Amino acid sequence: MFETRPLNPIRKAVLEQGIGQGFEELLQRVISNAQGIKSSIVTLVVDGTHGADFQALLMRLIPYAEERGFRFVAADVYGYLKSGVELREHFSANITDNRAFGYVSEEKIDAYFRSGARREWAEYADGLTESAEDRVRTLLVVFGPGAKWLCDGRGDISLFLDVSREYQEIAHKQELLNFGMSWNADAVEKYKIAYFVEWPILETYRKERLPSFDVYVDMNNPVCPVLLTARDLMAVIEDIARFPLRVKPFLMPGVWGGQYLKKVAGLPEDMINCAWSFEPIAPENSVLVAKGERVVEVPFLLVMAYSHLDLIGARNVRLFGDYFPVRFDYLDTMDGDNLSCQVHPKQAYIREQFNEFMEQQESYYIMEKQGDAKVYLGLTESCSPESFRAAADRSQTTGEPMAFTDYVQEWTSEKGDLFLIPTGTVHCSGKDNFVLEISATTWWFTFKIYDYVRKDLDGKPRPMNIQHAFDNIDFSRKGHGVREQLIPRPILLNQQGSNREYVLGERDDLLFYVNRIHLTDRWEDATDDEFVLLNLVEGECVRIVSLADESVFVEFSYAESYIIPASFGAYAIVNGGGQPCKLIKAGVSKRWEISLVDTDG
Ligand SMILES: O=P(O)(O)OC[C@H]1O[C@](O)(CO)[C@@H](O)[C@@H]1O
Repeated sequence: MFETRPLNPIRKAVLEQGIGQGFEELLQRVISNAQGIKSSIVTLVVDGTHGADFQALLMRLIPYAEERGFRFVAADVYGYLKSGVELREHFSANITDNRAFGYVSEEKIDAYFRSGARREWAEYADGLTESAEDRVRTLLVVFGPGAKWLCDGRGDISLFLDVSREYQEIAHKQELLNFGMSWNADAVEKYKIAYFVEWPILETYRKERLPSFDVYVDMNNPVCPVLLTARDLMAVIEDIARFPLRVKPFLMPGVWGGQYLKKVAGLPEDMINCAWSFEPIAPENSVLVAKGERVVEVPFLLVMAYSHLDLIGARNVRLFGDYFPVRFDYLDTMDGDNLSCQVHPKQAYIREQFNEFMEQQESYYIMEKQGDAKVYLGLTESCSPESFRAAADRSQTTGEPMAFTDYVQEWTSEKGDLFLIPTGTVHCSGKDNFVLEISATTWWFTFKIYDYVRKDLDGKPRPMNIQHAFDNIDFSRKGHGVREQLIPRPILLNQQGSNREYVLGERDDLLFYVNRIHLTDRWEDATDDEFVLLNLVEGECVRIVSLADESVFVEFSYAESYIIPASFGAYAIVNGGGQPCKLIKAGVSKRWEISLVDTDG
């Protein structure tokens, strides 16, 4: 069965304090720590990710602390931030006027705060100390994102309240504004500000500071927090990064979304459709880690931050640092609609224009299709830059449909086909495909050329970016060459008995390779210090077993994906179903030698 909440067990790590659960346990830990501190004022720092429910904790902490003899004083970081207007002004070069794209900020958390914020805070805290009454002990709580920075090392006890990006994005679609902002135009703008400003700054802050906190609190269920010490969290991360790992799929509806994945994953009938599942898009997913009944949700970014060497191996760390470079995601258009006709940017362009790390290379593997499904890839022989541009502009200004297949080639898709999409290649999946996208991890930079003059699910047109698109289209990807270069035929690579491994796609301009294993019984393989992504694209279930220790294994079903860490070593894939099955295997191509770390592209 396709698990929407797959659990990754802690296998070897011995936790000093274990995983706690519920407010009672959290409050108990905090207050008994506070009672052990021998000063008239105990400072509790409650830092965390924007969107975490700080109030849910405070409203329980206040009576709990007061009943135990503390006078409670709270101060929030919001009183020390720049105003919403000042923040918009400060980050204007990152936010830009473009509806979808900004420029990734490299600033630090202090950019959000007024100059002098730390001094003001210190004066306030000193004032409290001077006026503290001898007999009544005070619990001074400073809360909100950046609280630890604001206190500048003056806290006695520190908590970090975390939520996943998925949690934040759901909240963004409702009431939650961007951190520090006083208003937002709409969900597209919130995503843009999160992507280009909030996440780079706050997630870097989290990565740099997290090990120094006392307690990590998973607030993804705001009525039942899960807690562990930062030291135990580090031990958990170190553990799970050494064994096969499945992220929690991030499922999302979209204007072209289909109905197939809903059935496979057992999603609610009344979900309008499911367009995407991130499997992983590393920065977007989290990992569920289990110890007995207790489950903690950890952002995949944190696993990469502290255990990238185990996870992706030395060569990939040299090339990509702690950035997980390859993504799997589903695009489901079965009984849905075409994706926008689009193109993705090249490395120099994405760095220069958007300060983004990695160019957006893609590929589509057709896992299922129905009827006369199509993939659109490359340009027609007769397509010229001028005629294509004029047609796109005309449709955009008049709101009239455009005959886009006059310019873009149409291919009938078949189950098992792979379409390679280097940057600059015009493309999109048509309706009635279930696509496993195997791509570079960048995912936001889709320059739409034509979107069928339709409206998004919120009733607004989606952002079009015709100029960016035409700055990136490679007009040599046209005519007959497209089949030869971008729709390769499988090549046999290895054979073990009746089992085979084929290369489906590999090119010098793609950082990933895509292979397919045809499995009748058992296939032995080794990571050679390179991570591997696996997805069971046909068949019932498989088991991945460590050859060093056969008691270490995972089992997974049709359409599920697993990451095999570079440090996992030799392993076997064993067919657990009655019929032969097929797996997509992907990773970083041995041909890719361009380091994206500390270069200008
Ligand atoms: O812009 P559209 O039509 O939603 O297209 C889907 C896009 O979603 C992604 O798969 C991931 O966001 C892109 O790679 C893809 O191009």
